[in-house]
Amino acid sequence: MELPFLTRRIYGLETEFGVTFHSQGQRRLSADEAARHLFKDVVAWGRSSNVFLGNGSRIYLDVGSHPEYATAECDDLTEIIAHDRAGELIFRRLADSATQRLATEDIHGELYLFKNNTDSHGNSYGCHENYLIGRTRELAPITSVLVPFLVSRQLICGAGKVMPNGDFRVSQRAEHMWDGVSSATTRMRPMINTRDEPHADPGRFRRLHVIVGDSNVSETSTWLKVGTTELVLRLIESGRALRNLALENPIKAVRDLSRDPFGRAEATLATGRTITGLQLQQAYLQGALDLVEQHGDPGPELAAVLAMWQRVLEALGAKDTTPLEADIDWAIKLKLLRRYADRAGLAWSDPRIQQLDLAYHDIQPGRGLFTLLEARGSVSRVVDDAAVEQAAETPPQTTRARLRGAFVEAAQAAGVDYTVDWTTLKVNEPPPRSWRPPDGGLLAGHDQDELYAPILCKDPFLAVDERVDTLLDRLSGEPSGADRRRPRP
Ligand SMILES: Nc1ncnc2c1ncn2[C@@H]1O[C@H](COP(=O)(O)OP(=O)(O)OP(=O)(O)O)[C@@H](O)[C@H]1O
Ligand SMILES: [Mg+2]
Repeated sequence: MELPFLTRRIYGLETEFGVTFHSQGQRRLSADEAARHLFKDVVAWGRSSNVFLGNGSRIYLDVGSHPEYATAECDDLTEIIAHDRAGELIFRRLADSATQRLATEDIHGELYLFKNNTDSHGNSYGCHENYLIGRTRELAPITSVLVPFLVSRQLICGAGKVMPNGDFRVSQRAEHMWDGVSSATTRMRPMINTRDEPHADPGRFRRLHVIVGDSNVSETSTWLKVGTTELVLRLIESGRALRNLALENPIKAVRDLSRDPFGRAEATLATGRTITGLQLQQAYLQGALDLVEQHGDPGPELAAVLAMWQRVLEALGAKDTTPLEADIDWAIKLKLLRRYADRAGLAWSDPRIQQLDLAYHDIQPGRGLFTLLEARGSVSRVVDDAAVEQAAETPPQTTRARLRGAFVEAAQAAGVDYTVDWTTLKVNEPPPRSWRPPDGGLLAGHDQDELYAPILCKDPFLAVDERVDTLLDRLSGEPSGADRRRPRP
């Protein structure tokens, strides 16, 4: 029986980082300057501060903004975690290199990278999630079911935040959301951005762009964030009749629900009735459980997501954070800060608590508080260091990213000028002389332009493509014998 939902989906995570350069507690460079130093190796390698790497990802710095890492297209939950963390590893290496280079210029200090969502000036930056969905589906029915889920999802994967007055919030992003669903990212800050940019065949696919989520440092929190959203997307795609949970005011609701970690805060439904954050989550969990009961085993990974989702909601219902303290960012952080505040006798409004809150998100091993917990084995993991290191070098092997990664490596090795984006691979130069016959003439029968025609990869699931193989052969300077004798039509 054909299942009504996608059983294989493309995921991509984009993470913006906060950056500072400090020396003995003093800011030595502006954030802008620090970011530019961070990107010097990138610019030297790719001649731009917006490049695609050999692991299929995109790393970039827009003027005046936060450095961003966008993972390659993954089609597996564990893999997206490895690639998300590979972004941290790549930025850490860049930070080490920048710090050393600056020291040779007599600028001594440490470059800090924070995987969080707010800075001390009240700015917010994002973690954007991308999910591939079919084009045949209308967007409005999808977003109307998704929004109440996303509004309450913070309870199971928020990054947590201590406000200057000492109040605790479950989510960092909640108070920076200004719209439910819209096509304008920056101005309106919607929870779901509907800009139609599928980075794929627009006749077949859409890319759902979710921008309400916090950046997570806990692998398990990211896993739960993407995994539960996958389950809800399947629920929507299955066409099951769902209870109407549309909210009267999603923006008010996302802020209100952020105030109580146990999900007791209430939101008003469009019908006028009220519902708690926990009840909202329970309704979606129940929908996912029913879906699995009807359609059978969703595979070991989604079954594990479902089990953890259930376990987390049970803990919230019991008002007990203990079972969450190795898995869920806000609960891990809360425990850490509580212990520190109690030991040092600090009020929650003490600026030192804010500093510790920030230090939780510092991605430098041995310095960032989360990294210390991780090194001690006090928090759960989804992947190991070896998988993260591999993801920093190697693209996912089952998506289009494999082609992009191989192309970038080959074009770099060949030293040719090239252009690449999510869908296109293109060499911008005429073929080097080495590819011409010894007499210096043109390859018999070859159209020179065709040798380097842009290759459009419109299907993100396609990891093997003969056109790319041919291009890679040419770039390696070793055209096959068949190629020399028998030019392509
Ligand atoms: N067809 C697709 N479906 C789902 N995700 C995709 C698809 N194609 C690419 N992605 C993912 O979408 C993300 C795109 O990142 P990028 O930062 O370029 O996003 P953008 O929203 O287009 O641009 P910007 O951040 O500049 O506004 C990547 O993580 C990538 O893996
Ligand atoms: Mg982006």
